Amino acid sequence: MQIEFDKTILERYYIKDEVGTGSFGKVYKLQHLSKNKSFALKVDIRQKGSVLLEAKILADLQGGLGIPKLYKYGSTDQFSYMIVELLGPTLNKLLKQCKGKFSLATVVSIMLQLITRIEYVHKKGYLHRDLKPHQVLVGRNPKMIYLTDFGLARKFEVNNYHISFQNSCPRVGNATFSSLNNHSGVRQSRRDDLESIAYMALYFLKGHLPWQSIQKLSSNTKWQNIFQIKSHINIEDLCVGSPKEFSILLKYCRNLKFEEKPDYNYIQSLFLQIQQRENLYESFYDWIEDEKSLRSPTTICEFSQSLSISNNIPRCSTINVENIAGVGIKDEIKEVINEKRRKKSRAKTQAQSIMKKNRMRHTLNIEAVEQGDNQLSSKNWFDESTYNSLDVTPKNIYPEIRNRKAWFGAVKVKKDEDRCKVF
Ligand SMILES: Nc1ncnc2c1ncn2[C@@H]1O[C@H](COP(=O)(O)OP(=O)(O)OP(=O)(O)O)[C@@H](O)[C@H]1O
Repeated sequence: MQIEFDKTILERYYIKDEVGTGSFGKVYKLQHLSKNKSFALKVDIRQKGSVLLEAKILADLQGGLGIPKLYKYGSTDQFSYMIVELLGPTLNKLLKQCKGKFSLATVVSIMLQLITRIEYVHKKGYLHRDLKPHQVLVGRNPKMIYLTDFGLARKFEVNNYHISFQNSCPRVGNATFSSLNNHSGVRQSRRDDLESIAYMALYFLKGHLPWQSIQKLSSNTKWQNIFQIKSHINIEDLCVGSPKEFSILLKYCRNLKFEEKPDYNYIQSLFLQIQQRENLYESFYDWIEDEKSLRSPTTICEFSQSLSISNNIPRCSTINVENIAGVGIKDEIKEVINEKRRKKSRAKTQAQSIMKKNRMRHTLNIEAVEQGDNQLSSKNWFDESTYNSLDVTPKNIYPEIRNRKAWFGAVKVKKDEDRCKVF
């Protein structure tokens, strides 16, 4: 594909690199001539390509968190284009970088953001209709998840009226992450975006979906074969090896009615439950954390200093961890780091998820906070007198919260008559 770029677009910019390829064009990195600023230029080889419609939808969605900024769009004699915020790699690329799977902590962190993104898009009256890992990119901040490619997005609500139910519709989007309804020709609604997200969660965790081995067939056969497997596989079998919330989510999405508004808070709470139960980091991304723990301190000495375990490891300044073959020290150190992190974050995660929960109008249930503490099992409220009467105080359970003041500070406890509320 040869594109002659018009001066009206490139007046003040020059094209640096190609950053992606789509069905009808390419995405380039665009550099401003004088300012030190980069953008992404998405070009559609058709003069009135879908990129124009996409730009209009993106214009409607501007201002949302994790929605790329739109700078300019238009068409020339040859092609149509839009200039948007330059983002980082897609989750698909990051998945490959992370050896084909994400940790549970990462999947949960991604999902919590992704659900917020799709809730925003739905609030604006749009369905995405083509969700897949290629459409989810990280930003310059690699912890920020962006939703992109609104080329197939459509309104589901016009003048406050929901679009009508229809079947025998053409299939839209991609087969792998498509909902069962889309496979069988039922018009898409909000539930279908969420079903795609549920498949994405499973894909990120397992690295593979059972119907992904049949990619090489022609488009029509591929859709049909994927549908065969997707519709026949038992949800429990599909989700085997993942926390029960994954199957709960998929069942929930498949049971939503055509016009029904999904309960986004409920879906978020499923992932928060996993985070809390498994003591996961609240915001953990394999592509950042793994990289850091393996890359930054390169010598044993640096590792030992950073971990205060210098007594166990001979002092030296030149041995590269990579070079100590067969000792397994890198793994050992990595495990120590992870253990240290796990301990450190446990109290914080607990406190933060309580605050989050409360934002969702839940109250603090002491059993949730002090799991395993028999003395508290009969109490529903955590108050100051409870704290004082404890032999086993939160500080014993969570040594990181060193004293009573810090505990109350961490969970922001406030008196409410004879009880305390956490908020
Ligand atoms: N804003 C951006 N910044 C950086 N890279 C981007 C950006 N937008 C898209 N890309 C890259 O370009 C690729 C193609 O973009 P996009 O998915 O929007 O095109 P498309 O033509 O709609 O693709 P398809 O039809 O295959 O879904 C993406 O997978 C991504 O790698």
